[in-house]
Amino acid sequence: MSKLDKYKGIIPAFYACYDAEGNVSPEGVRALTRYYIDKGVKGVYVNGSSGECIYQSVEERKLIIENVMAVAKGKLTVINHVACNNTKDSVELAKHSESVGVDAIASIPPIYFRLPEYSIAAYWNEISEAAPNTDFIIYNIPQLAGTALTMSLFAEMMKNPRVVGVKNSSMPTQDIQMFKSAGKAAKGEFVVFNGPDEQFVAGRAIGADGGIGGTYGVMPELFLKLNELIVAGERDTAAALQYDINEIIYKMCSSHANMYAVAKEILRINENVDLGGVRKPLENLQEADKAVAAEAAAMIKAAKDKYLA
Ligand SMILES: CC(=O)N[C@H](C=O)[C@@H](O)[C@H](O)[C@H](O)CO
Ligand SMILES: CC(=O)C(=O)O
Repeated sequence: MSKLDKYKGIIPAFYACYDAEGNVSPEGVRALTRYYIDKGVKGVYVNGSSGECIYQSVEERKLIIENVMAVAKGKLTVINHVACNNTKDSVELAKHSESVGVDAIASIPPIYFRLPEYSIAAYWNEISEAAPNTDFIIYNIPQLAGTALTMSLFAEMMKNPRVVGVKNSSMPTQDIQMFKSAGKAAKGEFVVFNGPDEQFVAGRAIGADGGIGGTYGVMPELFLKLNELIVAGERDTAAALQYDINEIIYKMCSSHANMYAVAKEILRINENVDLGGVRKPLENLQEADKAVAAEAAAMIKAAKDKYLA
């Protein structure tokens, strides 16, 4: 067994959990962690986009990962996204992550100012040095971060012994191949996570070891099944399931409300898990959006009946 096997599989991106007042809810965090353990996923990716990290304080993010770890330790692989857009706060979260025993930390590049690559590398390396015994995963999501992981920046990051993988959310699946090849050449073994949930089968086909995704949380069984079909070489069924999953995602994205608000409503309907709403400026559900969420929830149930029988 390789030391990177713990990253290979289905890793839902953890949703932000709020109470009725919109404060971070430790009870919600623990309930969501238990939900994922029960579903049998490989791990969780905490405090990322789906965790609404850019709208949260350093203290809130510490509270979240502490409560995840209290339940998940020894049961799930835990990756904590620690980027705060300034080195100081990110370093603080990296240190804290190591102190609570996460498997890996992850980071997007700094956003807003277009920084030179040497500044981005220095940012990531300083964060990583603050968690010297913890794996580091680069998060490439150029369409939101505004900066892409180029092959030259990637090559620079290969010098850091703690960098074990890339979560690739760019749209070209070819990027997965390039990071996989260059990562293997540099390190022997290297993990690449598929980002866009809508092209999970394509990402896996070209070399992703698994995926981290924002919609896995509302349908973990379907993504676990999808991964199984790929491993079993059942290409046609895998493609059919991917198409059905994508219809669910398009439905989730069709409401006036933010997709994560819809995701949380689906969890309330299908799983009796209550994580509150989303934090402003993200849009919460209006009455009409509840119908959209209910339709998506029903589509998930139907797909489970179809594929998991
Ligand atoms: C842009 C973005 O947020 N991408 C996420 C991470 O890669 C995905 O998991 C999406 O949430 C998902 O594919 C739905 O579009
Ligand atoms: C969606 C995702 O992967 C994230 O939370 O960053």
